[in-house]
Amino acid sequence: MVDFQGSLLDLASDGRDEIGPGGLDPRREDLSAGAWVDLRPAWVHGADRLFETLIDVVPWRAERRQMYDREVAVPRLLCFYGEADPLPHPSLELMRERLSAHYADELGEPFVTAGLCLYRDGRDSVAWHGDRIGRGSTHDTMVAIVSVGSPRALLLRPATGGASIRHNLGHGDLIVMGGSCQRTWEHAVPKSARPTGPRISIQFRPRGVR
Ligand SMILES: O=C(O)CCC(=O)C(=O)O
Ligand SMILES: [Fe+2]
Repeated sequence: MVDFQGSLLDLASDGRDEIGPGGLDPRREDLSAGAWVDLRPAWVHGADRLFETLIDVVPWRAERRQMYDREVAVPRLLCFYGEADPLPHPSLELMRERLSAHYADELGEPFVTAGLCLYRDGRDSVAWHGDRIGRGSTHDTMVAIVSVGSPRALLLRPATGGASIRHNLGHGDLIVMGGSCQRTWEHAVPKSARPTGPRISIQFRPRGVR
């Protein structure tokens, strides 16, 4: 019954033509050491159509990185939109505005950049890291991530070691990593051995955070 209602709601929001974010009333999960995550499942309606559009219109790029003495392919496709760049879909501008408004007092500055990642299948991944370029290494900040397409696990673990926690993200789900999360915790999207469809993650960050 709950599932049936859920799918009716989905149809209702998909019946409206617009793709975009809904109300922002996230549930906060406190982690250790002043880190937290805010969760808002199914924040974006029309997530499947947004996925189809982004797949087509974003100029996805493969990147290579130096690993010791050899160059290896980064296992996902990327596209970064700086603060002056037009975003690839108007709903992303709206998401960024809503996030900036909701977190204005707590963050003290707006979200400005949008980094997009495409995980083509279960072999694509991102290794354990914190977003520590810029002030994320020294100060509290926020990174807001919207996921569309197939769900993938986002894992979080304390930087000093310890058990990881898992959030399965897809279909318009929002997670915001905040407080000290980028320097006291690490996150990763592990490879999956199961048949896994593509996922796009959209990360909104304040100036200088990467
Ligand atoms: O795909 C995600 O949700 C995480 C991506 C990420 O951690 C990053 O690009 O820094
Ligand atoms: Fe990250």
